Amino acid sequence: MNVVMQHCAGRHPAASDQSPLALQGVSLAIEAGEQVAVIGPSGAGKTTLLHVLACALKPQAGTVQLGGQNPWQVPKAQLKRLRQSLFLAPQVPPLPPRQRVVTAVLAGRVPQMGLWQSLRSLFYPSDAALAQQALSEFDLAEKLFDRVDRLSGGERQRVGLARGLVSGASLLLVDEPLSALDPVRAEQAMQTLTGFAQQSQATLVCTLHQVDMALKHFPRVVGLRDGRLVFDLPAAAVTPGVLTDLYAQHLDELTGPAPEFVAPDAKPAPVPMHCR
Ligand SMILES: Nc1ncnc2c1ncn2[C@@H]1O[C@H](COP(=O)(O)OP(=O)(O)OP(=O)(O)O)[C@@H](O)[C@H]1O
Repeated sequence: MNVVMQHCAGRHPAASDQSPLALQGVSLAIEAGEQVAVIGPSGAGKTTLLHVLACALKPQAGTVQLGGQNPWQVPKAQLKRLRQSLFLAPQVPPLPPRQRVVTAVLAGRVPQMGLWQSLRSLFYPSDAALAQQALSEFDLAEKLFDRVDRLSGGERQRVGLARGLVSGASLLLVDEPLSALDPVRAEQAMQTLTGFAQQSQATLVCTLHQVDMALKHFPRVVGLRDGRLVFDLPAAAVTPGVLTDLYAQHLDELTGPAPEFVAPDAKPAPVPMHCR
């Protein structure tokens, strides 16, 4: 699915109407099947950008087109169909505590199911083999029937990513997928996500704090700061000077360790979610 944003402005999904805009005049065109990393300092607007692309947040100004359709101008039924072809993996996946991993992974397919089938799948997971296959890509196959509240933060994050592999989506939007992963798991997760997107010809947009991973795994890198697009370059053209400009006043983020993972029990403010 291709993506066109034109002069988009928007607030963070949890922000009040009086808050400053988190995105300001962002224009971006992404071809179907492209893989793009979005980098930038904390608060740059990366998450807000993904929510606009996920049709979870209506832009305050400007337009967004997904697969040639403006999600905010089509009839509700068409918007629902459009959302069925999107997958948003938040940094902290919304996993109900007592749920089994198998059910949590297969929830990635729920938007494609009818009401009865999706309710039934909560109690009788219908395709455990598919979930196991997706989990095995993240070294988690043995956790298939564990409860999600007995997993570590990094394991929960990988369960959230495994959902994307069963989603059948043609636009994968992934928010800081490596924030709770050790370097080996992070490398594995990046290879799996980019390999899967390529194989399924899905478009992949991924926000990252790990600049080295963005440059290594993505052919195209977009830099955001203070809600504005600072650059949109092939990875090979992202020089140390370009990065220093992007992270001006935030150089610790470029040189220091990745920001700390926010534990799910820290209970961030609820954000309305319209997709997985
Ligand atoms: N929960 C919130 N309530 C109100 N405003 C918020 C909230 N979270 C973020 N914002 C505002 O939205 C702006 C953009 O935040 P966003 O999360 O999109 O940036 P980000 O680049 O993803 O940051 P990070 O890398 O720290 O996750 C922030 O600068 C902040 O002003």
